[in-house]
Amino acid sequence: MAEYSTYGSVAVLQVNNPPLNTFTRHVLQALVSGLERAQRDPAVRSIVIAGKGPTFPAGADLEELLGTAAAPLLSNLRMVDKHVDTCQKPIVCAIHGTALGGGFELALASHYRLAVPSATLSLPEVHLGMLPGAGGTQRLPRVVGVKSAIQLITSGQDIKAQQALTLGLVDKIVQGDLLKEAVSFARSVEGRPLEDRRISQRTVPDADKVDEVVEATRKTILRKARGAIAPLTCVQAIQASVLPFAAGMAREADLMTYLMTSWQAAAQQYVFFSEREVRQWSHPRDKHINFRTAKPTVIKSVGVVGAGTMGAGITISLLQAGLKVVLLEVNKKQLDKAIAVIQKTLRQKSASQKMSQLTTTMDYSQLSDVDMVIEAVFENLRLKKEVFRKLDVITKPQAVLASNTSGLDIDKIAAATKRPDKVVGTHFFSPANVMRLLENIYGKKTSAETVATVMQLATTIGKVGVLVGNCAGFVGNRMLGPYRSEALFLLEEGVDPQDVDRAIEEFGFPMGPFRMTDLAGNDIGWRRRIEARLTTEHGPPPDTPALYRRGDRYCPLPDMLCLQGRLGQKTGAGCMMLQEAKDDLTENIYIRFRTDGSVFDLRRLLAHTKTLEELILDLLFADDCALLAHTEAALMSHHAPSMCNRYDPGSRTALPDPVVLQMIQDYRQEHGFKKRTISSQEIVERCLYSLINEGFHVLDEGIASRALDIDVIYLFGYGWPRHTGGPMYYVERVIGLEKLLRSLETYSARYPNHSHLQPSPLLRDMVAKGGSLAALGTTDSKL
Ligand SMILES: CCCCCCCC/C=C\C=C\CC(=O)SCCNC(=O)CCNC(=O)[C@H](O)C(C)(C)COP(=O)(O)OP(=O)(O)OC[C@H]1O[C@@H](n2cnc3c(N)ncnc32)[C@H](O)[C@@H]1OP(=O)(O)O
Repeated sequence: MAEYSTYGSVAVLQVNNPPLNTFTRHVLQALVSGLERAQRDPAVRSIVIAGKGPTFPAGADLEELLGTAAAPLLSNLRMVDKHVDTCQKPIVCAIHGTALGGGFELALASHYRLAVPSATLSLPEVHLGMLPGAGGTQRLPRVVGVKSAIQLITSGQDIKAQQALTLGLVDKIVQGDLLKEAVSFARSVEGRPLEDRRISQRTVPDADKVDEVVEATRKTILRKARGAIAPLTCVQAIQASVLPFAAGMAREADLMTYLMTSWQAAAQQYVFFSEREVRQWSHPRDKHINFRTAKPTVIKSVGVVGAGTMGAGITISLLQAGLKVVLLEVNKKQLDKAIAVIQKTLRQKSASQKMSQLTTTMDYSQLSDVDMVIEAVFENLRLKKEVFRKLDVITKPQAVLASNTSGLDIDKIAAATKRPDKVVGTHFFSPANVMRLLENIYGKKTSAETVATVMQLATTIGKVGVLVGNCAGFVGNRMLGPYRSEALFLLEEGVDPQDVDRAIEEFGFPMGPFRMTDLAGNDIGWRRRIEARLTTEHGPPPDTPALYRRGDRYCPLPDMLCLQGRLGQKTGAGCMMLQEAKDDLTENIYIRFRTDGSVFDLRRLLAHTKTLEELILDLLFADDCALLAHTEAALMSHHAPSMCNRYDPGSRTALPDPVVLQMIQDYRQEHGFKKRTISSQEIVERCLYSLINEGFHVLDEGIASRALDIDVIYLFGYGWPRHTGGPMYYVERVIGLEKLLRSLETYSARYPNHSHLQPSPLLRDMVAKGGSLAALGTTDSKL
């Protein structure tokens, strides 16, 4: 647990708890014993604490911290703290790997810190719904000041060794043998006074400005937190660092207790483990085929077909992971554009050497030798089948053929080949080099080896791979359908688009459904509905009731917007200025980006792009979400028309658009809807409960094997607020299945023709029998 050895006058305590040397109560007990022994031994004049194996301790063991062992763990923590803080012999921490959470706090409590150049330090507790409760909120500000401490603790960001040195968090970067250097360093500081080495004895450098700093950051933190309580609680604890140390520690302990017992901390820790658990997949048709038994094919080279936004993003992800890529695009202009985007992004990441791993081509025969192909052409079944037919002939027989479809039938695509066992879906999310989710879809004939290969690929390229079954929209987009429908039905009944968005954003989503549609383009769904024959390019199909399709309630408002040329921001034909925008379509439309002041001819660019999403990325390829958001804001403010909202220049605030509101008003009148006041609670319940209800169907049909798979999909692909744990966790642990059922019953009685509000049989069954979603996953009852 903590190995004790001596090198002359130096006692070395090496934490040994593989794989990450996390602190269990036993590890902490061993540390206390080691410290006592070193203190007692007159021959020992200094102490080194290090981690054995790959890392310095990566923090508290979360399973213990959350379970029944929490009390002894925390009591042992206090003992370690007391021993370290009062120790009369210098303690030197030798840091390599990841010194996280409690690990970093132990280092801060010690007298000296050495680190190797590759070491990373951080206080990531905020991501787990907690605060650095082992003195981190009191010691860090005493070194870096309140302002930086707030930034570091509320973001939980990594601090690289060099930055830590600059901030004064480590005393020396060690190039050679860390342990040897630490022993010799410890020897060199023996006998020196320790009082000024104790961070606890220092004062906070910007103590006089604490209120000012807190006030200045509060708004940003609140906005970013989107309902999470941990970030602001961290700030409260940091604020107490200007008090005498003992008082600050007492405040930290109180706030830590508050967070640790909150449902949000439990939810965020569930997210942490679920992100890892999805790797432990089982094949729903045969549970004996799973991550343990199936062997992945080794993938060293990948062909990517289609160099649009998705193809370029996928290529970047693959290159960043060190894979060889052959990027194929039949349109030369598009290919050149993609190359520029890839180059730019890799350069920003200081990874230009990875470009040497890229081959670009317009010739299919160049794919003859790759281990795998990911097809990322336009979302059209006929086109995809054609591509797969070609790939089947050209690629080597053992190559895996994957489709980046967002909802088309994998079996139909596989049927175009003579190797359906090697065909699989790999649904990336845009921007593909940023978004962490990879929804992997197995078809009827996909082999275990192929499934294992794409699940392994996700890990290789740093994504969270989730295995799901084949159905229209798979898991993520299928569940989004009822959510969108219900949002539209709410418009019919009297809510404005902004009210729906506000309610959903207040729940914690980064964007409500209408702002999202504004961004993504209204025509994507329209094309899908045309293909599904729910509507036509000229209006509702003949002899079809306006508000019904195949017996189901249907809201034609988005189709009406498309028919009027309002495809969203990308056409410039938004709701705000219909006539003007329509006229503009015959002219060139120019937009100026705030990001770099450049001016683009939107109409010319639209000839090459299909969606606004693509347009944004094509214009200013964003390699991180902040930049993407910035670009989006620039687009919104400089090219204001959109589907449902308007945006004042320079602002991201969506404002009601009188033209759209009038249009909805006329629609209500025409169809006899009576406007009524609808609460935010009803908006959230109807939108989210219908989405979650679809999740129960997905589980019932075995499309997702476990509730946690659905949660991870929504957390990593759709912006579901992390502090709520994901849709299925939230409804079970926070709302309660019984309450969900009763709400759905109430709503479906009121709206008998909204089929997605009819409670799923699985939900009914679970409530009747007292079953739980977590048990559904662990017992593999659906497999
Ligand atoms: C005066 C000072 C006294 C000091 C004493 C302090 C005592 C502490 C008491 C209270 C303090 C509480 C605050 C905390 O410390 S909270 C924990 C903070 N630490 C973290 O948040 C780290 C979380 N882990 C990671 O970020 C990553 O795991 C990382 C360390 C970066 C390694 O990543 P990677 O190499 O990709 O490995 P995996 O993530 O796959 O992890 C491997 C397996 O280990 C499991 N794991 C990881 N971290 C923990 C943990 N903290 N507790 C329990 N288990 C953990 C992970 O689930 C993987 O398991 P499996 O392979 O089964 O999936």
